[in-house]
Amino acid sequence: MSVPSPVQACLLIVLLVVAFLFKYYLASRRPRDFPPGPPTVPFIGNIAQVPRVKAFLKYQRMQAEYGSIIGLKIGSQNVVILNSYNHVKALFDQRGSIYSSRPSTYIANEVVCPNEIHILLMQYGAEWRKQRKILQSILNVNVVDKLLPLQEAEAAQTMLQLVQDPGGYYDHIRRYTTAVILASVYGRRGARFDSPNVQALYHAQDQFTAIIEQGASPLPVDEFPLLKALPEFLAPWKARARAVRREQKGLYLGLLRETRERMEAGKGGDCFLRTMLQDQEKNDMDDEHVAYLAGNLMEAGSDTTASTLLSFLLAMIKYPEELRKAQKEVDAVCGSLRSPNSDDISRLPFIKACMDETLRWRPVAPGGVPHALTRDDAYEGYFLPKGTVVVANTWAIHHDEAQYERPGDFMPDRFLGNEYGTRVPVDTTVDHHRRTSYGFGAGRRACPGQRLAKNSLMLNMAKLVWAFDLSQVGSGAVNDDVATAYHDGFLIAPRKFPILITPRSDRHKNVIETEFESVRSFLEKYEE
Ligand code: HEM
Repeated sequence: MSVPSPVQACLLIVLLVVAFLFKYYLASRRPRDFPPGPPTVPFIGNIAQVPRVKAFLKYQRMQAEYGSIIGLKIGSQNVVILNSYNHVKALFDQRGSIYSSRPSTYIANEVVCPNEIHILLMQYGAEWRKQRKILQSILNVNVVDKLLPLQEAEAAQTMLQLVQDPGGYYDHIRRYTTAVILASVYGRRGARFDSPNVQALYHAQDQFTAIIEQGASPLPVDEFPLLKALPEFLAPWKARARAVRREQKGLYLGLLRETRERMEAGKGGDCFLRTMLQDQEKNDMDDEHVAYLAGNLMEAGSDTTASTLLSFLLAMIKYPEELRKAQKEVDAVCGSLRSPNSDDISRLPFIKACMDETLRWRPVAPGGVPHALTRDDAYEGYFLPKGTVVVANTWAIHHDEAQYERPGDFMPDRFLGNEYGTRVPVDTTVDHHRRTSYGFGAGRRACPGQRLAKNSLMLNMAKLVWAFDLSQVGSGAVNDDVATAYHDGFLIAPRKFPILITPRSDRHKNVIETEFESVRSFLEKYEE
């Protein structure tokens, strides 16, 4: 075979590039019968129309023009946005066998979390099923409700910290949720916000979310796989991603080693990781998979719960009349000689309504967590090709005027006597699979930690309104606008806001101090 001349070689390269660009150009066009959406631009599709932050707000607005199911092209990627609960129910809940995968990206699934180690990012398949089964056995109601004494004790500490240092409320709430999850997963708590474990987890988590978020790599590596081969000096994001991988792996394996050593020394009590280690052989999992599954619970359960509690505080100062109603209810149940505890949860319907309303009003993952379709599908006359990324826009679903009266307002009463909080009561004999909240996702990937989260939310919301008067600083309007008062990112939390947190009386203050003293030795068991 003769060697090609330089001219022939150049021609070949040009032909290859043209063929590649032509293929990519075709792929960036809308597929036939795809749900409606804005016109695409060659090669980039709708990328220019998708904001880098809080895209859920734009998708909600697009509904006026394109309807409640919108089709977008992000480069060559097909993306479908669901703006109504009906579509989420029909696709995620009723066709769960094909709508339960996740999009796979080079950075998230190959560099930061390779070998199917991260349950949130994992494709739908055998490894995911195995890990979900394990989670089902450790996060079911019976196991999780045994953690109520721990949640109550940690909440007692949080209330005391709020008495002693109300200005540090943001960190006290974040410490609470991390301490509960640390103790449940590893049997070790974080007594203070600056405890090394709490700080290490928050640091790793912040780096991780920053790197996997859309746009962490300035280059479209998923669309142009050749870019993966770029040397590191031309692609510094690669080194950043690898550093996140090292940090996360080191932290999770270190926590696994510590737990194993305590088990071998006959120390420490029950915790999720202990159960996982005892079943490690039966479940056929290596150390890294076990360590990540435990670490993933930390990631998923900490910021989410804290953000919901912080939104609740914001609602309480923005809507003082709802605070008064909540205080009236807890006072009627507990009086002023003790604060609400886990036995009271079922007797506090208004606090439950406040919890459901907070989850509706300010969902933590307002843009949802993307699902991926594993087979071609047809729905309402549209064609959805295999591999389409399907996103339930929780924000739009929870702020749908047709479903909720004055959806922008915090109105817990909507959930009293109407489990779904809707304008018209839901007939569950017709409307199967209706969910009170889409804030925990839907279908087979729906959050497995809901019970644990709700127990923390109920206990803390009840204790907060029982113990404190909560009010705004000054007399201006409280900013609760999700566009400006909340951080950006795929999980949102309110930015730190000014708030006055004052014990309702000296008696309330004394009860808080006494209740903390009574749980101190219980908490110390998690510090051994
Ligand atoms: C208020 C608190 C919480 C909120 C709002 C929340 C929300 C969510 C959402 C939206 C998803 C994705 C669902 C989907 O893809 O459709 C999810 C998944 C997940 N959550 Fe939660 N979550 C919370 C607390 C927790 C807790 C306490 C834990 C564990 C201890 C937990 C563990 C997980 C796990 C492991 C997944 C991944 C499931 C999978 O991909 O199969 N979450 N959560």
